[in-house]
Amino acid sequence: MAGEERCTFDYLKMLSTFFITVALGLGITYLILNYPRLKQNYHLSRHRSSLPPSPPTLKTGISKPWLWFRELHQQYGDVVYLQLGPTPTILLGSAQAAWDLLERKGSIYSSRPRFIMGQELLSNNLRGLMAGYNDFWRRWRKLLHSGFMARQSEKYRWIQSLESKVLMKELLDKPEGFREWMERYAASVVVMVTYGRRVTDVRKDEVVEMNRLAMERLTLVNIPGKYAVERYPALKYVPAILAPWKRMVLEQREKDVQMYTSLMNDVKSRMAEGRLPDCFAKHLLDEQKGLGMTDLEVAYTAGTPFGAGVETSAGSLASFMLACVKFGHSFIPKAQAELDDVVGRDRMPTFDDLPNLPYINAIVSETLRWRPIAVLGGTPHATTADDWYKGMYIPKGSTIIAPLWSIHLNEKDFPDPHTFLPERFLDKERIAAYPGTTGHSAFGWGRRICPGMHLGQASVSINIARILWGFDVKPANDEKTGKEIDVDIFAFSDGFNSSPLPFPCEIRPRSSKHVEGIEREYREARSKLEMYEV
Ligand code: HEM
Repeated sequence: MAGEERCTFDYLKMLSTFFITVALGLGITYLILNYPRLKQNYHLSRHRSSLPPSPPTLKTGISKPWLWFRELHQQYGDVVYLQLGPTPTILLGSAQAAWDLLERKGSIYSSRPRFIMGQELLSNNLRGLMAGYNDFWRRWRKLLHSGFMARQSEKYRWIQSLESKVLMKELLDKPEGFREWMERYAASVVVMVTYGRRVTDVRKDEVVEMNRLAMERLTLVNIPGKYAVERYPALKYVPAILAPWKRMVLEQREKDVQMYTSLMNDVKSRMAEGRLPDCFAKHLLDEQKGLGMTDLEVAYTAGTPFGAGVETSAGSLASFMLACVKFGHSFIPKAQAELDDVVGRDRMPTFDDLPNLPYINAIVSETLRWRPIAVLGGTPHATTADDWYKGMYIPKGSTIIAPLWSIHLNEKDFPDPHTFLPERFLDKERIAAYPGTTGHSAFGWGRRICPGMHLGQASVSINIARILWGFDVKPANDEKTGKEIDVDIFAFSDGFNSSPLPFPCEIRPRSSKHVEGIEREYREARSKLEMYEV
């Protein structure tokens, strides 16, 4: 009997030890998983009442968050607080607030939120665009700066000019394909500038396809809220063998590594054969030693312009076409009068003409303002220290989003914001009152400002000037009714960048003289470009 009691006692003891161990294990796991959130909550609790205004309910998983953000700004003001997941998020809805914080206080507003899936696991921290404010980012940024800032990007104008002549011919021959031609133009400029080879067919080009797949891999894993590891960063250390999501992302990483390395190997062999023109990849190889960068860091850096520069440039040109269809009657005649006066009808405008074309430049600025492609203001910033703004507390570690949809459609700065009105950019007083020098914020702010802004601006400007010089762009006519087809100026894509959905449009050469000019300049351009068709 005594033996039986002893057995039961031992059994109960074992059971309770088991339950205590399990409870302790669960408690510790809970603490490890929730440590960042608990720490953040503790940190916030001291100043909770001073946080910026916040809506009572949150919308998650919506496809175009910028529409909701603008409503929030209209209701709560320029600075709005959202508790999205574990991280405090601050929305900045006016040019002044974005300038005051992202530009003036750049030393503490220039980091990035953690992207555990996209940056840490998929990219092994090699994508500068998602890198925090650290030494790797500084080296990467230095390379982009020296590769693309003002003077250096002027060296690429010959490429932009020749490719733009090809675009003009494509618009002449098959105007209904205008969207594809604009994508081809933007891709070819970026691939030429980066790897020294051109793109003749954007649907079939190998480099374009490889980069497109890399972008797809990134978008696939960079979905806010999809992976638990973003909420519980400690899960990052779970061995891949136990975590299918981690195995998947590491397999994808291998594909990226192979792709970026093979593109760089191709550059190196063309360099050895003396067939490589001056390009960003060459510049990277020249600077690599001095900056102490590895081969893989250089290969990933070379991939940057494609990811950041193609969709933004092509999308801006598509927005311009949409503006022409909807509002062209109010600005195209003035633009063409200026072009006829300054350039004449015998030749296309060149980069040298641009400083003498104030109305065209105003159209370019209004295009970038009216429908900003980087609709959320690019990749979010993050703060690296606590801050106060107009009596509001901005916690360290906040994600900062400055949605251009709110900023560029803010009625205080841009009355009647959905109307395309180039005249806004001829109003010197308005431009002087707007923070910065350009009168808009399309390229962002401070230390993270778009390093490709000169290249991007030049692409948009030269093509707008030439399209308006050579073509009349109008609403298309309905074949059955003969009536003009109206376009929806709000029909834009979802996603990180937002560009116009397909729309009909009529593109007709202005005269036979213009046709002759387009044909002639195209022939000259083709003969100069042929050697870059690898
Ligand atoms: C019309 C064309 C373009 C527009 C509208 C545009 C817009 C922007 C915006 C709004 C940002 C975010 C800035 C911020 O965080 O404050 C950005 C960042 C960036 N852009 Fe552009 N961009 C364009 C073309 C280009 C081109 C051609 C390149 C290629 C060199 C490029 C490379 C980048 C990079 C690398 C960043 C991230 C910078 C960083 O994280 O430090 N962009 N761009």
